[in-house]
Amino acid sequence: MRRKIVAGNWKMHGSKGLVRDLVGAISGQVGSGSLDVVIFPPAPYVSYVAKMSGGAVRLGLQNVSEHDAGAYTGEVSASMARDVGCDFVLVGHSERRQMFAETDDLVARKVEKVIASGMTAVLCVGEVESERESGEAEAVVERQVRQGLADVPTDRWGSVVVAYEPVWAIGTGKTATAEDAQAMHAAIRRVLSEMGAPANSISVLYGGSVKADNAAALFAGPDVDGGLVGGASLNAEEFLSICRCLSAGA
Ligand SMILES: O=C(CO)COP(=O)(O)O
Repeated sequence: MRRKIVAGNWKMHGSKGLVRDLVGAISGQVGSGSLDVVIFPPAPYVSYVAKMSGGAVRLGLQNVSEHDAGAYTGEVSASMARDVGCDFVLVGHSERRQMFAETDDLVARKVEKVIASGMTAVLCVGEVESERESGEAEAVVERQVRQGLADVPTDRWGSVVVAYEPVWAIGTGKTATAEDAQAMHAAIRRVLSEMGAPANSISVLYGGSVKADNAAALFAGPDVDGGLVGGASLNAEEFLSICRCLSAGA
């Protein structure tokens, strides 16, 4: 059975006040059953989210360094993330690929560090609009999956989650159709299987303008195991509604 996951990527938003209000509001409502709820707050708030949630949600970082330790001012290592209670790390989010010039090669090195530190790497993949329009979407995503996960040890596939986030759908209010999302998720699973991974046990999440009113349709695909939610994860009611769409369909 694949884990069902709803993850909230807060990006560079939040405050202690938001943690108190939002995590306080959702913690009593989640944390049981087969659904994993994961919060990716900005790094300084991880411990506070842990404290306020009382263990009801799982924690992740939005990024880590490809280095173990040393003179890398401003960076945070995978072992530090683990040390403060993270179980997950986003790797290769399109905002990091686009604004911080992260290549597939760098992404692969980060995936390796995350897994070696005992956490799950959530590899983010997705095409830009021109790539979808020119019919290259699947080839782009296939390359990102193959290169990003190239160095996963054969016995560590259980520490991998893939998030398909079409770049043109992020923060735009546009989403892939449920059919297109399902088709891409099935393609990702085929690639994972060709790579020798136990593809049927790897969760593949959809991200890109997931909201309470479209989540049920997007999550209906048999290869869609949950969502990676940006903007809507900053509102407790909206985020809880999205979580309910998945637990209702589980
Ligand atoms: O980038 C995302 C999650 O990682 C998606 O963001 P939005 O849900 O705001 O479109």
